[in-house]
Amino acid sequence: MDLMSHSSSFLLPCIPPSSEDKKTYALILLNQPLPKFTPLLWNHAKLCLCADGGANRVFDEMPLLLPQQDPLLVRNRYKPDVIKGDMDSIRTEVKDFYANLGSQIVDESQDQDTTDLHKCVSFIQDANPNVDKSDLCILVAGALGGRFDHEIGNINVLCKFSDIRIVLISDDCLIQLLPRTHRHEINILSSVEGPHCGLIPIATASAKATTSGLQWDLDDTEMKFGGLISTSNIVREETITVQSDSDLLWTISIQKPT
Ligand SMILES: Nc1ncnc2c1ncn2[C@@H]1O[C@H](COP(=O)(O)OP(=O)(O)OP(=O)(O)O)[C@@H](O)[C@H]1O
Ligand SMILES: Cc1ncc(C[n+]2csc(CCO)c2C)c(N)n1
Repeated sequence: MDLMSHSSSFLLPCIPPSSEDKKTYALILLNQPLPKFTPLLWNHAKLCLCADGGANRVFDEMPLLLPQQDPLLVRNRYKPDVIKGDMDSIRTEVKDFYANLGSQIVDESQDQDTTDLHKCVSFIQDANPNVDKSDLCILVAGALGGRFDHEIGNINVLCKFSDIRIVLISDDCLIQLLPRTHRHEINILSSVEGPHCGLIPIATASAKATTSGLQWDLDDTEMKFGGLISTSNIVREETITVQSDSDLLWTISIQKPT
């Protein structure tokens, strides 16, 4: 079984130039308060998309995250490449502002069966046919901490696109899928993430998993809702390994800036 390596180096101001971290990042901004480190994520991303009302957040909140700078200059600099969704939340002045700056506006109001996040992930997939999927990593800002139906819809996108690396990010934590098709090695950047973490079975009745590097490791241990799931676990080593017979969600806390 192949090994898949993970590192949250996108949370660092400069991504170390080691070959492991040579990923092509894309950023999707959702209609939720922007995490404080959004400018940093944006600087790492080759492509920035707003999911519908996410454009209002960029327009309203990016200047607040960079209070020393002129709001208009900030708005001009942090221009989304694409705004896509069913366009029922973006304000007209915001749509006009970014359309005038050259953002591509993709109105998919006819599709009321997939979420705006799903529509944005599809766009990135279609826009990068030549990028090896293992080199692509989609960062999703504002995916957690809001309406529960939206949060679960956002996690469902991880399951729908299980062959693409997608990381859901809030100010407090990140979540990603660990597909059962691979063994996983998670390199912990202890200056920016942890120690609290969790491993949660998803889209399965139960999962048997084996881990190393955690305070409460699993040893071919069964996890299921209604039984044991690994919440409030603690990272103990720099490298965590995970293997499971079913897909798992990995979540780890993000440290607050001091
Ligand atoms: N409260 C929230 N919590 C988590 N994610 C959210 C929340 N609100 C929006 N999102 C995410 O941002 C995307 C765009 O949000 P937007 O409000 O434009 O969607 P929407 O389709 O108008 O939602 P709805 O009509 O259900 O309110 C959503 O697809 C979802 O992924
Ligand atoms: C069974 C079922 N439940 C809810 C919706 C509604 N819905 C799901 S995604 C979406 C678009 C949001 O931008 C909307 C309106 C549906 N179509 N089918």
